[in-house]
Amino acid sequence: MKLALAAQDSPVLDLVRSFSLEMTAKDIDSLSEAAPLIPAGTPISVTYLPGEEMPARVAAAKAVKALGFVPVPHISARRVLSRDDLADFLAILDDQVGIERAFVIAGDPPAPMGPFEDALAVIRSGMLDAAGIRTVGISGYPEGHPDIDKPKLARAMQDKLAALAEQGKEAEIMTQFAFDADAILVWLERIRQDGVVAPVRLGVPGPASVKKLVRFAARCGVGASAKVMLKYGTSITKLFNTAGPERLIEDLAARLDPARHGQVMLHFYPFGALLDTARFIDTNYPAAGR
Ligand SMILES: NC(=O)C1=CN([C@@H]2O[C@H](COP(=O)(O)OP(=O)(O)OC[C@H]3O[C@@H](n4cnc5c(N)ncnc54)[C@H](O)[C@@H]3O)[C@@H](O)[C@H]2O)C=CC1
Ligand SMILES: Nc1nc(=O)c2c([nH]1)NC[C@@H]1CN(c3ccc(C(=O)N[C@@H](CCC(=O)O)C(=O)O)cc3)CN21
Repeated sequence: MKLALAAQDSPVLDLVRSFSLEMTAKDIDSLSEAAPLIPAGTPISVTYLPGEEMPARVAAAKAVKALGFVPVPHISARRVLSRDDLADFLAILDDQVGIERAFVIAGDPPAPMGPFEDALAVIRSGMLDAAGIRTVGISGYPEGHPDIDKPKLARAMQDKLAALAEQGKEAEIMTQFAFDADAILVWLERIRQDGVVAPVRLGVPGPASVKKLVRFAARCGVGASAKVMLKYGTSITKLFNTAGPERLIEDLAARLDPARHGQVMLHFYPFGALLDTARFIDTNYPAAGR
C-alpha cells in the first residue's frame, strides 16, 4: 500500500489524485499483485458481468476490502431477477464485506430480466439502505448513449439525484469511458448548467492495445473514430500498438476549470489488465497518491 503524499500543485496530479478503478471477479489475483502500487482507500468498483455469479462478485468485493481499498459493487438493475435476488446480494455484502458504496446501472439487457426497469427503480426500492450504503454512484455519458436520447439521459440523471437526495445519500457520477476531451468538457459544462453539483468521476481507459480499445468501444457504444483516436494519441490502423490515456489526461487537466466543470476525478477502466493500469498510474503520476 502506498503512503499518502503531500499535495502538489500540478493540474495533472490534482486531476489524477483520488482516482478510482474498476475490476471484475477475474481480477482478484491481479489486484493482490497491484495492491502495493495503489493508494490505500482507493475506491474499486466490481463490475456486474453477466457471466459472473454472486459468490464471485462477493469474493471480489471482499478482496478489495481486505487489501485496504473501498469496494464499490455494481448493481445492474435489469439483470436482477427478483427483489429477493437483490436483497440476498446486499445482505451478503453487508454481512461478509461491509460496504458503504455501490454503483447502480440499468445494464445492457434490452428489457429487464426481473422487477427493476432501471437504476431509478433500484434506488427507489429503498433496499440500498438496509445494506448500509451511503454513497451511490450513477452513470454519466459524455458522448451520449447509442440507445437512450439526451433528454432521457438528462431526465434520468435528475430523477436519480433527486431520489438519492431525498434518502439523504451522497451521489457520485461515474461516467462511461470516453476518448475525446472536447466531448467530455462540453458534457461537464452542460450538466453543471443543469444544476448538477455531484462529483464526477470521468471514465478513462487504462493502457491497452488499440485492438482491445476499439473492441470495448464497439461493445459499450463509445465513439472511437479514426479522428478521435488520433486526438487520443494513436492510430486505429495500429491495432497491436498500446495506447494509454496520458494525452487525454493532460488535455483535461489543462482545460478543466472548477468554476465551470465542478469537482472532477478520474475512474480508470483496465479492461482485464488491472496490474498494467496500476503500474501505468504509479509510473506516470507517482505523486498522485491520496
Ligand atoms: N457506464 C457504465 O459503466 C455501464 C453502462 N452500461 C449501460 O447502461 C445503460 C443504461 O444504464 P443507466 O445509465 O443506469 O440508465 P438508467 O437506469 O438511468 O435509465 C435511463 C433511461 O434509459 C432507459 N434504459 C435503461 N437501460 C436501457 C437499455 N439498455 N436500452 C434502452 N433503454 C434503456 C431506462 O428505461 C430509462 O428510461 C445500459 O444500456 C448500458 O449500455 C452498462 C454497464 C456499465
Ligand atoms: N454499455 C456498457 N456495457 C458494459 O458492460 C460496460 C460499459 N458499457 N462500460 C464499461 C464497463 C466495463 N466493462 C467490462 C467488461 C468486461 C471486462 C473484462 O475484463 N472482460 C474480459 C477480459 C478482457 C478482454 O476481453 O480482453 C473477461 O474475461 O470477461 C472488463 C470491463 C463492461 N462495461
